[in-house]
Amino acid sequence: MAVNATMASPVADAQFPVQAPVVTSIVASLLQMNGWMVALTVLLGLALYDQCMYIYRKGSIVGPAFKIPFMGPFLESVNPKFSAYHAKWMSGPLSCVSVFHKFVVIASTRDMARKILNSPNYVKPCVVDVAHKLLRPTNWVFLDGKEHVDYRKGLNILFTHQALEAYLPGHDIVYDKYFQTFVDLTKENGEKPLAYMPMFRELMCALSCRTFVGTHMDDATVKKISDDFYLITAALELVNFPFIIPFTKTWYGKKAADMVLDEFAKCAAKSKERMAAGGEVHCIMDGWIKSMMDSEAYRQKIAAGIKTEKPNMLIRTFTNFEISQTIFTLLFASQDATSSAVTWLFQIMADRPDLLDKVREENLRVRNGDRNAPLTLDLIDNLTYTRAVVKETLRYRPPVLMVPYIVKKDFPITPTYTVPKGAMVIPTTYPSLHDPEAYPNPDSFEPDRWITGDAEAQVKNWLVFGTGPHYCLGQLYVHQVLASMIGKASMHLDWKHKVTPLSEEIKVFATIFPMDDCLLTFSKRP
Ligand code: HEM
Repeated sequence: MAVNATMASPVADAQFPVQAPVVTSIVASLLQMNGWMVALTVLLGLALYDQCMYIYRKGSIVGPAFKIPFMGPFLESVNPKFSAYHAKWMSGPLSCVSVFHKFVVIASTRDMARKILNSPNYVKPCVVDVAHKLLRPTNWVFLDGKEHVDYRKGLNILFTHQALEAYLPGHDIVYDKYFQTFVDLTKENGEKPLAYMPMFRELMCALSCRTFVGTHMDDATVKKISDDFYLITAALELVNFPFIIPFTKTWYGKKAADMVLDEFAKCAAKSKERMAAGGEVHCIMDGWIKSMMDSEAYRQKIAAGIKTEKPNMLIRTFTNFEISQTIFTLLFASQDATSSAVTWLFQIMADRPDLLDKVREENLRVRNGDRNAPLTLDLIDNLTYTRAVVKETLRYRPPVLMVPYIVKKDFPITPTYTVPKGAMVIPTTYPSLHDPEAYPNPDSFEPDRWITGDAEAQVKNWLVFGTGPHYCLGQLYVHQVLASMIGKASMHLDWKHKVTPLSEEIKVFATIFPMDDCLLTFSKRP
């Protein structure tokens, strides 16, 4: 009655029977409202619904008591701060936020992270929201279950230890070119330090393009992709505005992605021609297309009743655009993460000349005193100390802090909490890689922990490359590239780091970089 008394109008009372007084009064009030009042009421209703849903989904886990209506902490996610992430991880094993339409659960302990990554029945990768738009929804990385496993088998053979050897001569050429550029840049800048993070990004893009598409792409296109890739990275916020608005970061990112897809499709056409003519495999695209052609030849022979040896892997034939999409995922997955790792690696080596001396000594020894010896698989395999430096860099500054997944069906992650279907769930890597029980003095850079310590035995904590069915396809390649690059640099270059108060601070730009973008000078070693 009290509600009636305040809400109902005399007109309404006259028009509706007394048996439904509440409904009567609401409808009556709406009838009396003008357009603005109706809009405001609907908005308030939606805000209330949004707030109630947040509180309901949050349940027993840590998170703000209320969310900022609708957008939640969207502005924070546009400019993410490592310290804010860190505080969130420390707030509890499971914590949450809600941004726009998305409810996000962050899992910060090793065991929670592993549980998510190993629960393909409940979750599948979603990369970040905008990835569907950039990579296209039909992209293989969004496949799930058996379909994903089958697709991935066809790619695994391109990343075996042996397969990777074919790409090494191309790497030598890229290193030579960029090391010379680094020295020239320092000279042109009057021997004053320059921010090398952008240069390392360009180097890694060039290296990836050579590995993935070899000489099917010219240098100018590689440079264009490397420049424009920045726009793709800038679009990769954890949660985006639900649609692409012209002239925003996501819009520029999508345009850049379309350009890259177009270029890779042209490479696929060239690679198909070369492989059909019996050419040698020089890059991952060649290897994959050869595998398609071998599979097709086998099928045709079998259909014709001719006995023949079955290839290692039988795959279907993909269109140029499908090939382009897949090669783009490789670049997408590698570009930011490898650029991050290389930036920290060069910075740390400059800051720790004692460790760089050991890397130099080992590289010269393994090359039998000839610093110009070409890169081989054997040579890289024998770089025990250099490889420990690489592992420690990846542990100390893991490029990928978080791996977003989407919940396919209600996921009872603990006995007391179920992550609701449709939520984003994010396992983190940093806390387990800085867990003092697994890695004593976790904030100290100690490569020896991989040689004389027991870091190698802490397999459960080693989440740098994820785990489970979607673990990183490129991890072997990453170790090979980082060890060979720093080893070769140690043979031919001297470099100095201008340490600033921001050098050890972490900037989050899809992956992580030193906040001052790594100020270096390079010179040739005599
Ligand atoms: C330092 C460099 C890198 C780091 C730290 C890194 C890390 C990761 C992580 C954390 C994941 C998610 C794994 C999971 O969901 O369990 C991943 C997936 C992936 N990575 Fe990497 N990655 C690096 C470089 C590369 C490179 C160079 C390539 C390709 C050549 C690559 C290709 C992929 C692919 C294709 C996936 C998705 C695999 C799938 O869904 O089956 N990554 N990576």
